[in-house]
Amino acid sequence: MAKTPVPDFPGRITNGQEKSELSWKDRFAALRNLPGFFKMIWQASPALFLSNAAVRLVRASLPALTLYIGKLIIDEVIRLANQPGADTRELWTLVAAEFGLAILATALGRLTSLIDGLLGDLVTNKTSIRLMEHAATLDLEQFEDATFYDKLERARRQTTGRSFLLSGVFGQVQELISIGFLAAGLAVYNPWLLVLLLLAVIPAFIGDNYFNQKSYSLSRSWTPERRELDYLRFVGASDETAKEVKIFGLSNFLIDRFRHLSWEYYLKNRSLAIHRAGWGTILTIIGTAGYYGAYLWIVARAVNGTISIGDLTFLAGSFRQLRSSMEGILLQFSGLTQEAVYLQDLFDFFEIKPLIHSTPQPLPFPKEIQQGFTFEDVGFKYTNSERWALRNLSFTLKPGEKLALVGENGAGKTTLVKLLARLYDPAEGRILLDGRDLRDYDLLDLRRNVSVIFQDYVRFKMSAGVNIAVGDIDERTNQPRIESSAQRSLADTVIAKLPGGYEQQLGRSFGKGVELSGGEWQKVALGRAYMRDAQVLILDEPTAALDARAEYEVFQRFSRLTEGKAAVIISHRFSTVRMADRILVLEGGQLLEIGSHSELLEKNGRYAELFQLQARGYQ
Ligand SMILES: Nc1ncnc2c1ncn2[C@@H]1O[C@H](COP(=O)(O)OP(=O)(O)OP(=O)(O)O)[C@@H](O)[C@H]1O
Repeated sequence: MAKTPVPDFPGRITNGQEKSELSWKDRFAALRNLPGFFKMIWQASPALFLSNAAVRLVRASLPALTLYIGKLIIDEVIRLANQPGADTRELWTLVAAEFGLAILATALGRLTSLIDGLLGDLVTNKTSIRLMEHAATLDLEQFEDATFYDKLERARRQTTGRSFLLSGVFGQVQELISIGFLAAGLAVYNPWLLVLLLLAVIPAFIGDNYFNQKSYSLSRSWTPERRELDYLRFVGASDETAKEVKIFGLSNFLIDRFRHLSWEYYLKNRSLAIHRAGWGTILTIIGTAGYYGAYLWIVARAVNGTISIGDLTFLAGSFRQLRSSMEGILLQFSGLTQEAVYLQDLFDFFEIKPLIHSTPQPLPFPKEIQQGFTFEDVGFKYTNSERWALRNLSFTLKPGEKLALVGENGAGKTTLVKLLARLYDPAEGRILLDGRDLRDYDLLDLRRNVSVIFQDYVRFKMSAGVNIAVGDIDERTNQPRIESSAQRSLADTVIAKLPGGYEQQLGRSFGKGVELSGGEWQKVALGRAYMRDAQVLILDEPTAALDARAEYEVFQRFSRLTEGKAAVIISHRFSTVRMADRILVLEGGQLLEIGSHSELLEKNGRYAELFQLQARGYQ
C-alpha cells in the first residue's frame, strides 16, 4: 500500500511520510483489506455471517425471476384477450407466484437489514475491544507521538460505522449475482445492449471515484485539525474544564478558535460537495441518454413485431434494473474502496508493534532484591525532542533504601522514575537490577513489582473502592485489602464521609457522583500504592495537594509501612525529603549531588542552598 506510512523502525511512524493523495492503484490495492474484514465479520459471528450470505443469494435471484414472471403474465393476458373463454388458471398461478415473490423480497429485505445491523454491532464491539487490547500493549512513547495519535484517532473512527462497509460489501456481492441473472436474460435478446449499458454508467463511476478520492484526501489531511476541533469542543463544554473556562473567561477564545477552524474545514468541504454535485448531474445525464437510446431500440422492435409485448416489458424492466444495479455497484465500488482504504488505517494500527517488551526468555523479577537498581551512565531523550531529559546519570538505588529526588521543574525526576518502571528504555547507558539489564526481566513481572503513583494520577470516574483497587485490579473484590490500603493512605477518613462509602461513585460525570477535593483525591490515589505488594514503591509528588500535616503523616506512615522495601519519593517539600535515607539532586537532567540530608547540608552545595531557601521562607 503506497499510502501506508513507512515506519523508520518497527512501531514508530515517521512524520511527513503520510500520503493523502490516493491513486487508483492505491484504491484497488486497498481491496486486499477485504479478506481481513471478512475475517473480522466471520469471527464476530459465523452463524450470522452464513445466514447473511444465504439470504442475500436468494435475494439476488429475485429481480430477474420477478421480471420474467411479469413477462409471462403479460403474454398470457394478451393470449387470453385474443381467446375469450380460454382457461385462466395459468394466469392466476403466475400472478400468485409474483405475489409470493414480492412478499419474499420484502421479508428477505427486512431480514437482511436485521442481520446486517446485528453483525455490524458485533463487529463494532469486537473491533473496539481489539483496539483497546492493542493500545494496552503499546509504549507510552508511542502515545506521546502526534503522528501515532492521529493514526490511533483514525483507527478509532473505524470502529464505528462498520455496518456501512458490512452491508456495502455484502450488498455488492448480492448485486453482482443479481446482475449475472439479469444480464443472462438480456444477453439472450441482444448482447450489445449490455455493452451499451456498461458505457452508459462508466462516466458517473469515474466521476464519483474522483470525488471520493478528493474527499478522503481532505478528511485525512485534516486529521490533526479535526482532533483539535474535538478537543476544543471538549474543553469548551466539559465539567473538567468548566471552572477554569469561567474564571479566565475562555469561552469566547475557545469558540472563536473552533469557529475559525470549523469554518475553514466547512469551506473546503463545501467546495468539494458543490463540484461533486455539479459533475454528478452532468455524468448521470450522459448515463440516462444511453439508457433511453437502448430503450428506443427495444420499443422499435416491439412496434414492428419482432418481440412480444411481454418481451418488451421484460427487456425494459431488465434494462432499467440492470442500469440501476450496475450504477449502484460501480458507485458503491468507489465508496467501498474508500472504506477499504480507511480500513487500512485500522489494520495499520494493529500492525504497530511496541518497542518495549520482554525478551523471549525473560528473567523473573527477584523475590528479594539483592544489589538494587544501578543506573550506568544513563541518558534519555523524548521523541521529537532535541534535549536530553537525562544524561550521564549513574547511581544505585539500594535494596530497602528510601531515596528522595530533588530538583527544579523539568530537572528530570519523573523521567528517571519512568525509566525505572521501564515505561521508556534508556537511549544511552543501561539500568541494571541485581547486575542484570532491566530489559532482561519479564516486563509484566517488573511492572507488578515497581509501583508508581504519578503526580498526574488518573481520577477514575468510578467508585471510591475501584479508585484504590486499580493499584492491583485483580484484587478488586478483596474488600479488606482495599480498606486497609485506604487506612494506610489516610483515604479511610475521606471515604467514611462519602454517602455511598466505598461504593460511592467519584467525579461528577455519571449518576450520583461526588467530587472530592484535590487533597482528598490524592489520599485515595495514594491508597493504590498499598494495594499492590510491590518491592519498589515510587511516589512522584502525589502529595503536593495535601496540607503540610497530612503530607508529613503520609510520609511517616509510608516509611514505616514500606520498611524493608525500596522507595523513591519525589517532593518539593524539604520536610518530607529530609526523611529519606539519601537524596539525589538533579539539575538539567544531570546528577548534581547525592547523599543523606546531613551530608548534603555539610557539603553546602545546591541542596543546602535550596533547603535553606525554603527554611527561610518559614521563618
Ligand atoms: N512526554 C514528554 N515529551 C517530551 N518532553 C518531555 C516529556 N515529559 C517531560 N519532558 C521534558 O523532559 C524534561 C524533564 O521532565 P520531567 O518530567 O522528568 O521533570 P521533573 O523533574 O519531574 O519536573 P517537575 O518537578 O516539574 O515534575 C523537561 O524538560 C520536560 O520538558
